[in-house]
Amino acid sequence: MSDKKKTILEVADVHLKYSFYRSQAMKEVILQRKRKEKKVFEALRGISFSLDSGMNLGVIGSNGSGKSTLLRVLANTLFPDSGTVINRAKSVSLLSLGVGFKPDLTGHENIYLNGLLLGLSQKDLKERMTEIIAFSELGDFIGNPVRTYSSGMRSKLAFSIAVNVDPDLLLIDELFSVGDERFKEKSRKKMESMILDDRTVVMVSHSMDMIRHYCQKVLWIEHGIVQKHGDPETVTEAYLKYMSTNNH
Ligand SMILES: Nc1ncnc2c1ncn2[C@@H]1O[C@H](COP(=O)(O)OP(=O)(O)OP(=O)(O)O)[C@@H](O)[C@H]1O
Repeated sequence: MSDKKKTILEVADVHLKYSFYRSQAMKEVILQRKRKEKKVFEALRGISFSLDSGMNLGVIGSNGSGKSTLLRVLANTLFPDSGTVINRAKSVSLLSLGVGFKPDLTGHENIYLNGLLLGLSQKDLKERMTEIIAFSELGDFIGNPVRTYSSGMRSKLAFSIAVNVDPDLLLIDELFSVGDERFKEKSRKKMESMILDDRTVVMVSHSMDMIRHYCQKVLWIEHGIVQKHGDPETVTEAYLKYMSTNNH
């Protein structure tokens, strides 16, 4: 029980800026002129919160408010410019479309690579490989390069890896079901059982029903700034009220 009360995530004053050129063409023009005109966009502007082990945190906010960026920071695939993230989870997995596959490697090789990146030992990977392949339903395609997969096949593979590594911190970026109807139902059930067990979950969603149903805490961010953090009813109500007005 005492383990359940442990604070698994401590995020303090996190700032993150993206810097980019307006377009490839613009980049070339700028380089030709030898002028550096990079654009900078501050996506996270002082995010702070903490989360106890075993809790489900919902992250809400309008399009472009910084939710996916925050998840990627928690997953350690993006690094803040300032602030600190203390993550005490032993294994973290980010469930999101477009997670990194190496297109020239086979499905099998990509499972191996992603498994290692997600912190699985070679022994764990060996044990889970059969399960991951079976769950993905890719059959013999698992031996083909990922670049030859359809987008549905890629999603199935990504989903199967993310759920079968059994992470103690699961990050979900608005992805509750993938693939065809049958796989959708299977992945929805698997997802639900993972959310409802005692693992820690951070989920981004635009569905307030989903957030209220699964989360004990909600973080609302807008323009990269925390607007409210607290119980689902209060925070979702404030967010819906904000969204129903036009002054933002
Ligand atoms: N690679 C990038 N380069 C430059 N700007 C980026 C990049 N990725 C995201 N942004 C900007 O950062 C802001 C936050 O993006 P993010 O994807 O985190 O938003 P979000 O809240 O997840 O949005 P949505 O609900 O639409 O998925 C947006 O304004 C977006 O344009």
